[in-house]
Amino acid sequence: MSNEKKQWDPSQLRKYDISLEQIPRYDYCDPRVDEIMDENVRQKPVIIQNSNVVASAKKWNLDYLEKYMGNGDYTVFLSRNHKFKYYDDKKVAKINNGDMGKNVEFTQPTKKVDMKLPEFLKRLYLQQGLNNTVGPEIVRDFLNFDWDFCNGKQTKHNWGPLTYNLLLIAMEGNVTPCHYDEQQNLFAQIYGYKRCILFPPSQFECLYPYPVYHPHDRQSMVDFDRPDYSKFPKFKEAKGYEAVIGPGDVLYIPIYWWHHIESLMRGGHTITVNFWYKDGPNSSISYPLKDYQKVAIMRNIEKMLQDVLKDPREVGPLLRTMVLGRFT
Ligand SMILES: O=C(O)C(=O)C[C@H](CCCc1ccccc1)C(=O)O
Ligand SMILES: [Zn+2]
Repeated sequence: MSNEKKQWDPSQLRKYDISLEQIPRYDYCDPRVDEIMDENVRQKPVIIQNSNVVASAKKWNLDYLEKYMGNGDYTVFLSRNHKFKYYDDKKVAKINNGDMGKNVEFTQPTKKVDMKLPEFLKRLYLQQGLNNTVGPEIVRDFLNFDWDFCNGKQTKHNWGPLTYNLLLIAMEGNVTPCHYDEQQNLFAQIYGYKRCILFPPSQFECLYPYPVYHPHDRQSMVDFDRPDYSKFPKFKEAKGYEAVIGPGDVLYIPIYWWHHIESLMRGGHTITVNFWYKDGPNSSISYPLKDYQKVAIMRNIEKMLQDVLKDPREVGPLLRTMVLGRFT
């Protein structure tokens, strides 16, 4: 790292009050990559270096994409600030047609619009599934990704099917706030630098996810820029992992791991393609259960209670009645 020209400067990272340690980096052919990814052993994040996963996209930059992305419409998110908090449209609809009672409302933090790429110059974040709306050159580059490598990981770690490749084009400084996904993720950085902060599923109680019925399901309620320690006292105990990834790096984000992603300030646009895989069939339940399986169990309990109680304000009190003083 010493002789390489530093591609970024710590002043480009946002300042958070969180204890963080570095995510390890290994060459793609280093056996430690699979040891770390192995779900029976550790299933921890790791940065896979010098693979050819997206080598065919090395030439991608905004001009190239603008030239070859065709003039299709792309899904772009607009935000009033640097944060792009994801929300589930279907859950917004349920609230708006009163499924959660009439006292629950939701204001969308970002606006989702379809627009042509050339309009994409303001405070925007393009997040588009790679499909046939893109031009033939982009399709060719996509087909030339190193699929053997990805399929190899899918097989070796018995993941389920590939569900999605999201093309992410972010403006400098954009932040995707901390959330988890229910998919395995090979996060391939193509252009520019992104800082990633990850937490294991065991830190559920430090990160205070929204209720499952909420449009921000799976997102942390803690605002990392201004944490409210009176509402979220355990956030002080959160211990994370971080890394800055650049072109050619592939970050493995294990299923259910929390992640906060930011495009470096004053670093220009960033381009990423992710590879989301469903989790594999649980060959057999083995004890003790993994932390992420406990998160899945909590999600199912919340869903059942929500379905049967209807009013989300009754879920908390019923759980408190059931637990407080009884399961000490
Ligand atoms: O690849 C991942 O999982 C990320 O979180 C990458 C993230 C954008 C993802 C937006 C999003 C979040 C939740 C649901 C659907 C879409 C970024 O790179 O800014
Ligand atoms: Zn995610």
